[in-house]
Amino acid sequence: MSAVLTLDHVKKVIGGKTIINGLSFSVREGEVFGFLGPNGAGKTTTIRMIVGLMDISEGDIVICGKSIKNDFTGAIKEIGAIVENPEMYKFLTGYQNLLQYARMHDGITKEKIREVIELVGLTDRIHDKVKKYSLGMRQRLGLAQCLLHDPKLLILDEPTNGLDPAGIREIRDHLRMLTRERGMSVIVSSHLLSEMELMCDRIAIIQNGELIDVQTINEFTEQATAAFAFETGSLGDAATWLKSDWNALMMEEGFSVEITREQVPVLIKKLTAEGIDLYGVKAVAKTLEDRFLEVTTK
Ligand SMILES: Nc1ncnc2c1ncn2[C@@H]1O[C@H](COP(=O)(O)OP(=O)(O)OP(=O)(O)O)[C@@H](O)[C@H]1O
Repeated sequence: MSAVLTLDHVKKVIGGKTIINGLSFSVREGEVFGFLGPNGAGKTTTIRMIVGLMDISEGDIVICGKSIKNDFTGAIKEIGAIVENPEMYKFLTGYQNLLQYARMHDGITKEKIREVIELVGLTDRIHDKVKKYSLGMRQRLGLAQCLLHDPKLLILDEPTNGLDPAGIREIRDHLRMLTRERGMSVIVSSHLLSEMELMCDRIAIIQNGELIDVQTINEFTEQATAAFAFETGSLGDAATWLKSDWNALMMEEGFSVEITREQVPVLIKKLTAEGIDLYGVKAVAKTLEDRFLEVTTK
């Protein structure tokens, strides 16, 4: 799969302070790429550089083979972005908003407008005034606007911000459809880790302006140490060695430990040898959030 976007040792210095330091990664065709990091990590700054709202101090950003330094107009043409909440005229209808946008940009036909409306599922409500739209519908209208010029890469800063679960699902389904059926690539930034887990193919974690890790969602969660919950009868003295040797966390009906799968039978044998009743062992799935905290608090 070819790269739609490449950041090559990107550095941003503001007022003598290095905000982004040697950031390099690529986004492939047809993937949803998540951009994750604690507050102040540099996500917004990076996105602002990608969409051309801020210049780069060092390094380069290449979009569909075009360098943002050498061919700014060519590179930016390939991008559709919602960086802050999409600004819409609330007293106009959704359709009038899109028409207004189309008038300001060359080559957008009425047929294209119809196509994007259908794509984001707003056909039935497109002639309602935007002030009557739910937040989710406004986001979808924003998405429609971004899609009018057929971008190869869509950049959405916190796309599910303020949406209810149904709205989040709507946006997620639409992004999936755009990548799977249209081969578009999407970059999303979010604080909602569980949401990123459902939405993204790969995730980059940044902290203090540096890249910590880029991996697929599966790689991320698999790498997290597994945890197992043991449901037992009274532990008696065993609680002491479980805590000291296995770093076990005591719970109401047993304990939990962070061990590999191979260590599970070893521990079961030990418990049985000590005459402890064992009612069940359950693997506790690690979430992206666990992994994120593991990585960023190292
Ligand atoms: N114009 C600026 N002048 C000085 N410092 C800045 C400027 N813009 C950003 N910063 C600093 O750069 C760092 C990264 O900010 P940025 O907004 O990119 O982080 P973020 O990851 O998007 O954070 P959040 O999740 O809180 O939005 C922060 O420490 C911020 O204070």
